[in-house]
Amino acid sequence: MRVCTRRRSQTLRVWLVVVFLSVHLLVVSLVLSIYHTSCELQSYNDAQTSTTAPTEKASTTEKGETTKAVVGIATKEAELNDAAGDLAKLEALFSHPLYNIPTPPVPDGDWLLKLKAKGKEKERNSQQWVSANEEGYDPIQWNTSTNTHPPWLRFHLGISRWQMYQQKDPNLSALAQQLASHRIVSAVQKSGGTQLKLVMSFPNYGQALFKPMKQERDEETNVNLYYFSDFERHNAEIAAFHLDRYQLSPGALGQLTSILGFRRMPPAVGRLINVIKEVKDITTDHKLVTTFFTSPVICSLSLSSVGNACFYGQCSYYCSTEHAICGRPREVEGSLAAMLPDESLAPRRSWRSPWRRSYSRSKLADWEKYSNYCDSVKKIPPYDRGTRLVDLIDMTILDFLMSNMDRHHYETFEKFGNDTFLIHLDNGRAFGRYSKDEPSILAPLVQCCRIRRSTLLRVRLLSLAPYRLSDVMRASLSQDPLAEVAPLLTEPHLSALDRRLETVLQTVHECLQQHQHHSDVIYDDIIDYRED
Ligand SMILES: Nc1ncnc2c1ncn2[C@@H]1O[C@H](COP(=O)(O)OP(=O)(O)OP(=O)(O)O)[C@@H](O)[C@H]1O
Ligand SMILES: [Mn+2]
Repeated sequence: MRVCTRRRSQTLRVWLVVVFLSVHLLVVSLVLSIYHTSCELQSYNDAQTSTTAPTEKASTTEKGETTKAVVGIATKEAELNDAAGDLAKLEALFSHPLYNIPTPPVPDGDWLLKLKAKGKEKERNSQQWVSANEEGYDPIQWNTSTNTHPPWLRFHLGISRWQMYQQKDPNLSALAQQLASHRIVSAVQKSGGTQLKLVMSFPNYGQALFKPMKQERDEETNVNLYYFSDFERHNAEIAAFHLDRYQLSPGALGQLTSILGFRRMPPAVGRLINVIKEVKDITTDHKLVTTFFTSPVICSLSLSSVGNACFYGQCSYYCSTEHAICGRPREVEGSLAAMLPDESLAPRRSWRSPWRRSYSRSKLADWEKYSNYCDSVKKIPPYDRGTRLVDLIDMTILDFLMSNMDRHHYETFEKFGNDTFLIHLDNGRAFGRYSKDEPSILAPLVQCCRIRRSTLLRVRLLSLAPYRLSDVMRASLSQDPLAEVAPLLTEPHLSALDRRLETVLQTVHECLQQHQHHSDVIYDDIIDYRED
């Protein structure tokens, strides 16, 4: 009888344990499902796998697992072959004579900056120029000799009248590597502009402009959002730089050449930033510190793990708790663009674009109202002579390809007056939409029917299968450090580039048909190179 009672109570205890465990599991799964949408537990690598290998998700049975593995290996192999093919295309593109047009040496007065040797007295006292030794920064070792200069200084000293850097500039690989990996010693908010961005400083006194990730790469801009309230995208800054130019690391290709061949943008690379260690802990920006918080997201089964680290800063658009920038849990993706020389050394002039959009919700801009608008622009300096108009049309083509509607202004270096390249700064609102093209961006080309020969030839080349724009951009972007996390541009964005390139060619074709002489449309800027 006693044995029987003991057995019954034992069974009861086992039952109780089972019931307790089931209830516990039920509660945990309920909590997790509630937090599923907001929890940023998913690592960046998981995100990449889930977008790049949909075939792997399909099978669940044991047999299916083997199929999955085989399919997975086959997919990986195919991807590797494709990647090798794309890289070969990129190499072929840059071996093409169009990307090797000899340029005359830069005259002395056409460099933006020149190091001036300090007085003999100073030199005798010290071989170093500046002996500042601020906390966290390296002692300055450079002097007038180029090989003592850090990459950022070489970049500054390499800016000339017609381009931001030379066609095959070996320094840019080093600069890109430093942007991507150098220790960050300071991070403060950048004033000017509408959305949050930080100026980050490195131990060798180099600086970069950081724009954080604000939305997922495959998210299209809401069609009802005005272009001036669209989010800035970190991947757009990086992809724009690649479109304007190419290549980060000293790999097989080793040298820098631009895809469109412009070289009018400061180098930008992707990087994962630890918002605590690389922003909050080191910033001297007290206002920025007050905007940090920990999100309530629950990311582990213990229910006790802390949430994601977030901040929102102070700016006129999207600097609020509703639009916080959050790590996962600490690291956030972002773009780092090399800072241009300080304006006190190299002042810049800001120009209002004649094709600026009407920033009014009810009024049309003049270029939208008058079909002969370009004729009047052509009469106004600086568009009445030199290359300003075709340079603006180059920028138009770049913007149309990446669907950037935000080019209200552009800048030039004051030193060079009107005869200089246009700096393609601020591309954060590009690559917002892939399913739709924005024909109005091409208005300057459509209305003026003018294009540089070198640009037209490159655009034509990029439309041919062996050099296809989407393939060379895919290959180029795969060199960026953030490509390890996820491709910088999704496939629909890459396809959109090809589609838009065709539109550019079609527009030029129509212009040529409308004009009696090709020279009315094509501005011949290539003396040594002719089409075969
Ligand atoms: N790489 C850089 N080096 C130096 N200054 C820069 C750099 N990039 C941008 N700037 C300057 O910072 C200012 C703000 O940058 P940016 O235009 O990217 O911000 P924004 O918030 O997108 O501005 P807006 O909202 O007006 O379009 C610009 O006026 C520009 O002069
Ligand atoms: Mn902007």
